Amino acid sequence: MNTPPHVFSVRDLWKVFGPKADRVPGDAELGALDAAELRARTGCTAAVRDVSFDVRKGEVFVVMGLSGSGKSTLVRCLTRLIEPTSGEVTMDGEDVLAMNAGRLRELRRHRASMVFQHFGLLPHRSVLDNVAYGLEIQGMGRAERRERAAGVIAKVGLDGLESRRPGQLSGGQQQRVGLARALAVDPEVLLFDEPFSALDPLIRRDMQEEVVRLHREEGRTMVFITHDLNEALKLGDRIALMRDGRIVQLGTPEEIVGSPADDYVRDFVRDVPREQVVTVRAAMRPADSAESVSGPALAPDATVSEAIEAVVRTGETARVVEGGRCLGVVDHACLLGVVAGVPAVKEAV
Ligand SMILES: Nc1ncnc2c1ncn2[C@@H]1O[C@H](COP(=O)(O)OP(=O)(O)OP(=O)(O)O)[C@@H](O)[C@H]1O
Repeated sequence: MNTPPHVFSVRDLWKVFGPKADRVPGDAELGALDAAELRARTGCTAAVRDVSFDVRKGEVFVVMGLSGSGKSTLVRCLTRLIEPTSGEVTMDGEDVLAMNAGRLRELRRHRASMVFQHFGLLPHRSVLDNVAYGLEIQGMGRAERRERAAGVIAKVGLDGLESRRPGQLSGGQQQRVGLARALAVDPEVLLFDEPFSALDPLIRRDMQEEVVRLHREEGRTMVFITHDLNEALKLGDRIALMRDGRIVQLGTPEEIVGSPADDYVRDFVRDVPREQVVTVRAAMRPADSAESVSGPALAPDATVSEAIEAVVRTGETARVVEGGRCLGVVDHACLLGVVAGVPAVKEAV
């Protein structure tokens, strides 16, 4: 499979806050200190430390970590809402750090829109005018921008509320307006900074489903910050897990949960039901000749949880089938192995 092209590429990125911040990235000794030692020695905070990654076209790239781990700083460096201390950031191959003010403005207005936790809505404007605001800044005429805004409002399920003010909306509705406003400019990338963390759990789930639906329909690249592991697992094609400014693991939800890179990540994901994340491709063992022709068929990206249901329902070993070919099988032992966190036995029996 070809890897899609990269929208953002980030290399050796540092953001250090504090006096004489730019001496920290080049200094191996200072760079190796932990956060408290660095602060004690230099008065500086290294919010992002030597981070490299790519965001692929069309993916939902989640940046996850506890409060203070550097998520917001990292994502703001992508469009230079925060100026990096050192490193490289490119968007579609173009050097973001070399952009002049005009080009940067264009990047933020047209190419990468941000959805914020506190919505950032204009209180005295109607929903329609809030959504049209980004288009107004771009210089689009009134009739055209209102028409475009109305279309996006319908897309996020706010029909009928066009003339309300933000104060007359619930938190979830306000966040839909924030989302619609970001979408209205038809950006290549949507950047979400913990957009749902102020919402109550049920509305939050609705909004997560909204994001999944929009992504499925439009395939737009999304970078999504969250400190919530379940949200990350639900939304992310890939997750970058941050700790103290570094990315400690970058991988699919399945890789993060199924093969944690270190004890920190293992501890982080300890309570995740593995069967809901690990796929049968990872859990299967080779089939013997009889097994490869009978039993329920599952796609390789079916979850172990789905496989358990199929095996229990039919009482048979399930086949993992792709393009008409049997790749392997999952039986009780493989499936229980995932649930118990014990490596599956791969040999055919
Ligand atoms: N302007 C600033 N000046 C000094 N330190 C800062 C500044 N902004 C952020 N920091 C520090 O950088 C570190 C990373 O902050 P950041 O806001 O990126 O973390 P975060 O993971 O997004 O946290 P949260 O989930 O709480 O928003 C923290 O230690 C924070 O205190």
